[in-house]
Amino acid sequence: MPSPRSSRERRAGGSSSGRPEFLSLVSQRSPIPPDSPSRRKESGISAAAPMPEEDCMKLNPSFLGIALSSLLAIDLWASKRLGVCAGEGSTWGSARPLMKVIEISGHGIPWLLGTFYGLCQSDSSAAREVLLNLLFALLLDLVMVAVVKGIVKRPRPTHNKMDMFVTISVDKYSFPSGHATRAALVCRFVLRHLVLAIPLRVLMVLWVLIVSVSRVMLGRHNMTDVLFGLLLGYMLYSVVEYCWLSPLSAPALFALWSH
Ligand SMILES: CC(C)=CCC/C(C)=C/CC/C(C)=C/COP(=O)(O)O
Repeated sequence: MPSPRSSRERRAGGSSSGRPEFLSLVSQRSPIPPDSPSRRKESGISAAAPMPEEDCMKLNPSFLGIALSSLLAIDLWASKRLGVCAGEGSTWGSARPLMKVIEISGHGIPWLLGTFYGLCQSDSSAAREVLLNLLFALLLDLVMVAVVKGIVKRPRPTHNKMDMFVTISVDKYSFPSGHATRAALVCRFVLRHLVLAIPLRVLMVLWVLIVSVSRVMLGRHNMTDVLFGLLLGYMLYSVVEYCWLSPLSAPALFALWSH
């Protein structure tokens, strides 16, 4: 059975140097045979570990790879330019306190505590059902964001000052924005389950936009973190709707809250 090395040699036209185009370049420039021990020593490649072919692939990055790297480079550059409230000394540094108030309006703690308080205070079963599902939505959002942050591990922008109100360990990572997922999820939830006048509905959508933009202005996130966060929050609402908790589907849970 031919070894991987000998089959590579055959593919390279009987030569032992790997790809023929490299062989022609090497043999034109140097009198030392390309596969000689001295050449291996020079290039730091050991005789026991021939260069894997996957490494050659890196010389020909795919169109998708180039497009993605360009997108990420634009994202980093534009996000840095938009981070005008990233520090007190930044261009719009004086607006930083306002941005931090907006940050707290989308933080997990006030939303969780507020929903829990409402649940304890509600005396109608319809209100309890909505609030229990909102609580489930907020917890699901926290878990999903933590999982994605833990997998992707994208660091926060270098210009971010880590002075956020209560964070958990994965919040050192920036992808996706937890504020953006929560804002999109809560907005879809509220628009669907609360009977609100048109101005309040518009205000709700505006709040999502303001929270999202403020994440980049504060330097907390790159734009792609926020865009993906919005998309994730939007999709998570569909999961909540699909798993909707009702007195019929989760009687034990509702029994806990009935006074
Ligand atoms: C029940 C429980 C574990 C509550 C934790 C609530 C909490 C500390 C949430 C973190 C919210 C936060 C700072 C998210 C980060 O948002 P980004 O937009 O900066 O990703």
